[in-house]
Amino acid sequence: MIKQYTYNEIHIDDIFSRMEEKNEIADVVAEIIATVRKKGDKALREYSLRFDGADLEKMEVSAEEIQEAYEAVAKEFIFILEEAAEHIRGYHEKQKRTDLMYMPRDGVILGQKITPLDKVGLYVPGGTANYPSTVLMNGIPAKIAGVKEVFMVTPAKGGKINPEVLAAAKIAGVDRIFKIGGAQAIAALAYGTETIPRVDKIVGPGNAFVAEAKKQVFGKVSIDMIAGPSEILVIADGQSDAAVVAADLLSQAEHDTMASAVLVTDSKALAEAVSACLEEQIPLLPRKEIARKSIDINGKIILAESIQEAIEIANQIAPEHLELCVDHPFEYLGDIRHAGSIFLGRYAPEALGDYFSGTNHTLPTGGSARFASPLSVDDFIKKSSFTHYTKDALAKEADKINAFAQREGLAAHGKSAMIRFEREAKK
Ligand SMILES: NC(=O)c1ccc[n+]([C@@H]2O[C@H](COP(=O)([O-])OP(=O)(O)OC[C@H]3O[C@@H](n4cnc5c(N)ncnc54)[C@H](O)[C@@H]3O)[C@@H](O)[C@H]2O)c1
Ligand SMILES: N[C@H](CO)Cc1c[nH]c[nH+]1
Ligand SMILES: [Zn+2]
Repeated sequence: MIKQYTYNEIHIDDIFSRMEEKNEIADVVAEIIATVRKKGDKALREYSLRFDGADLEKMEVSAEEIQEAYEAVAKEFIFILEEAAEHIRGYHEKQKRTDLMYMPRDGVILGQKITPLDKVGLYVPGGTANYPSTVLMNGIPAKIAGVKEVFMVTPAKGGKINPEVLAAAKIAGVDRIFKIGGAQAIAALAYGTETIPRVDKIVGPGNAFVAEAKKQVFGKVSIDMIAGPSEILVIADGQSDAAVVAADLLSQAEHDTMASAVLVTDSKALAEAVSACLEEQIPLLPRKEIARKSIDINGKIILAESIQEAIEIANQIAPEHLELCVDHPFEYLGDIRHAGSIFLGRYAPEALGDYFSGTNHTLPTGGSARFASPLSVDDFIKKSSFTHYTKDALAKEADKINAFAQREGLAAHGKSAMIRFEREAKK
């Protein structure tokens, strides 16, 4: 049964109490990473057999296998994948940045140059479910950013990757695909093996082993974020349909026993009705055991005095997904400060963002929406600044650079600004 609280009773930190570190996982992962570094492909083969039942002779998926998979997927689903890809491309195209250049003072040019990353690794989870949507969400922004080589890794249960995942990779434009998952795949992308190329950045969600491995290789490579279990927070007023709100909560609860679904409402009647609807709907779900556990462990209903107070609560929780089921939702948008992705109005279920609207579904979790953003084209680029001075412009500022350098006791810095003029004076 979902638990009910008032704002005074709720401890915001309890919402994410599940995020505590698990030392056993850290130790297992450290061992896997060290073994992959030492034994390369041999370790990857051993772990794939142990964890995925995959006896891999070849780790890379061939172009023929990809084409076969694409043709094996029902045409209707290929059309849906292509339409989703088009929406995701449309949204992410708008995120593209351009170089900037300007003249702040006479003879001075300053600028910022954008360069896509050279090599990126996409982790696509494949332990308990298949995620073609995650392939599109990670692959498309990378390609829009201009990443030259996009590699994908995913566990191949019994040696085979789900055809829909391969079809999505073809649509997203992934360059090479490897049948490796878990912490061993992250280690391989970070350090390289005989078969798997070392990359500059690893992106994509995964289970606790994958998340821990990303944490441990960070520094050697860049990573996007540590995505934890899915979360949804629905703010709903008394006019909301309880069955709809319950269905939206369950859309994320079904992901994982550790997923969290929270309703914040100013209506006691809605709270009671949603509670009852959850009990009706859970037994009907194919993943009812997962959803049941998730609701029992992390499901909560919080009673607020008003929708404005509900927004204050949501800002403190900083959920991955926030639904605002009220009339005139745009009136509240400015007040929402901390949420990964915001769904506005009575006809914007969170599942739109998971699959089809075009926004990205790789989002900050565990309260990290306070400081982090959804995966975007920005994750696949880097910036360099540039500077040009004419002789006259340097002449005007060299003394001041020298004075600054003297204060810091760094004489060579000062000299480098002055020397050009000293040499010319001697001529
Ligand atoms: N945030 C998002 O955008 C998003 C999208 C899709 C999925 N997800 C989440 O990703 C997760 C996927 O998890 P999954 O398990 O299905 O797939 P996964 O691919 O992340 O993990 C499977 C791998 O875990 C490793 N593993 C399993 N048990 C192990 C053990 N005892 N010791 C060492 N390694 C072990 C194996 O190598 C296996 O290949 C779920 O939590 C799901 O909710 C998140
Ligand atoms: N809701 C997940 C992120 O929390 C993403 C996803 C993939 N497929 C369905 N949903
Ligand atoms: Zn989802």
